[in-house]
Amino acid sequence: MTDEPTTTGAEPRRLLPTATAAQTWAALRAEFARLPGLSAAAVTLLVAASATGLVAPWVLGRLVDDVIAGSGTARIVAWAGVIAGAAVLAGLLTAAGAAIAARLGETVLARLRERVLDRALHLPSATLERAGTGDLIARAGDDVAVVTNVITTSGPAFVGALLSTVLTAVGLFALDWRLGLAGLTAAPMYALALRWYLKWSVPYYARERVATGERSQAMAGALRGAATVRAYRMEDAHVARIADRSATARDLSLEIFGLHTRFGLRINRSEFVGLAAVLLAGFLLVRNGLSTVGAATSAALYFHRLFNPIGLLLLQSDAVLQAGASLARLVGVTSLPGADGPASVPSQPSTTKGEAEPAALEVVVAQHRYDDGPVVLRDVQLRLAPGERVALVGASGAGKSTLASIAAGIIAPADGSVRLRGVPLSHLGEHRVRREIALISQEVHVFAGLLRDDLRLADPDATDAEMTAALDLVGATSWLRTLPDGLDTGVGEGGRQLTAGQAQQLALARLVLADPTVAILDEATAEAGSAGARDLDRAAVAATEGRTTLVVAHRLTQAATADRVVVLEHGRVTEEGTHDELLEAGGGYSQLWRSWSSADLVAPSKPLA
Ligand SMILES: Nc1ncnc2c1ncn2[C@@H]1O[C@H](COP(=O)(O)OP(=O)(O)OP(=O)(O)O)[C@@H](O)[C@H]1O
Repeated sequence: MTDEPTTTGAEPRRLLPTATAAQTWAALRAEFARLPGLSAAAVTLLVAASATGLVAPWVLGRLVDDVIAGSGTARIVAWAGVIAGAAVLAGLLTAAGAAIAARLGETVLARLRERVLDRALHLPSATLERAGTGDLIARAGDDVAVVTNVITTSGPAFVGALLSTVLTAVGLFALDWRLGLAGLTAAPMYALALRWYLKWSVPYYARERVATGERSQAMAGALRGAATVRAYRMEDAHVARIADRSATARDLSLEIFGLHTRFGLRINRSEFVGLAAVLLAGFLLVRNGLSTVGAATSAALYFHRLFNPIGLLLLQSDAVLQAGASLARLVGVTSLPGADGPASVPSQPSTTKGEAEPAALEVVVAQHRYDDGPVVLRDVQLRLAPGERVALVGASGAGKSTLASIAAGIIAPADGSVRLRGVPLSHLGEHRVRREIALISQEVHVFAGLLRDDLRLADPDATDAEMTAALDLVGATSWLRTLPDGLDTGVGEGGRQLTAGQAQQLALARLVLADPTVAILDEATAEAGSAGARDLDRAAVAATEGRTTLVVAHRLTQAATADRVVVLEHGRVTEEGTHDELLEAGGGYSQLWRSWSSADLVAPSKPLA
């Protein structure tokens, strides 16, 4: 092996935890303990199958001794009958054991998968926001696939091989400890062979995965853009690129094949040394009258019997190690705390000393930055009175969305706090916060399924009348009427595609059904046409009527209709007051308004910078 394996580079920072080996084992044990009958049956059958496999070599040894002692044919036939019976029994037990072990593995895996998904979907939004969804999707997808593959394909065989190896080694020592020790001389060679294999196989497999991924990507890219490829006569270049990627993947597969061959050679060498040692020890023991030819024969057969299980264990070791690593990442997710915080939720709003009425929502951010990035918010204090409508205005990148996410409890400020009627959000627990504060962010998602189900995400008990009323309130009745099956129409992927404006209305209708006390709107409806934008503004006002509302103003008309306007510049509050007060003050906001409203005569829904 001359070429050095490429390292895969620094791993991206993982914010979701990975369980330790001890935690992973504990989680696995707990899962198996929940299925005591199935676990006991699998272990019993697999142990019995391996033990029955020991009968034939032992009987063959006895048979050799009997032949030497000149026993009659009847005895030999009887031994042959025992061997045949043991072989049939071992076959039956192995088949039954493997079937039950597979069922056990599948059940444990299914439960683990459910727990990972359950935990992932209930993760506190702050954790999810910090970790990003990529890692979670990789765990719920790739890691589950790796573990599934091992559990369903090589898992039962691996466990069977492990048991066979242990029991055969015990049998070898039970036969004669000196013969057992002779067999052990192969152990260091096996260990060295394994170390050599793992050193090369892990980086090789990683490179192979990258290479096959690139090959698929090159092919998919060329096929997806087939029309463009043809239009620009780039067929040859694309075929050449695919051929190049294929050649890389093929060469790596061949090198891995060569790696296996060389590993096989090393295993064969270990087997040779071990078997030779057992035979030599047997010869010496028999010559000195310390053992019988039969016992030495059985020992040699036992050792020979180890070839297959040890080979299997060694060849599968990398897959099992990878599955172990994936399992640790899955168990890491399941050990995360749930979405609910401390149970003690103060029933009465607490008032800060000296204040007549507690703010419905109070956001104090001394400073906020994303990880090690620059400071994006500094010295921001935002108090929203009950039912008040506040608009956040500022240029792109000023920190409006960040402040909105902090106010909604989606991300925690690096240094600061958010209080709902005087109670810190951290004391309320995720469920309560989600019930009280709703955020409509810039990415409005229409879930694939019936319109009814999409609405019921906000309130599972909503009646048809309530859903229709909510859609009516946000001005969606006109398109609701055009749907062939009304609330039972399929929407989203695979169903009726909603326009950006309709998706926004759906999100607002969900907000009405969820009925939170605080609404935070960061919807960018600028892509809607001017009439559509005005409709959405009206819909947003109707949906948030009576609620304490923070609106990230993507158009200044949203600010003009708010009770108060807060202007953010480079993460700081530079102006604050009613629309009229700020116009009178003649600051940045009034300039912005003047230039915007004069341009607005031409394009009334022009988005803010
Ligand atoms: N998840 C994130 N990770 C790192 N930096 C971020 C993240 N989200 C926003 N930022 C940065 O924080 C700063 C403020 O962004 P933010 O989205 O809050 O501004 P904004 O005023 O809402 O802008 P826009 O109107 O364009 O959405 C920007 O410099 C942005 O690059």
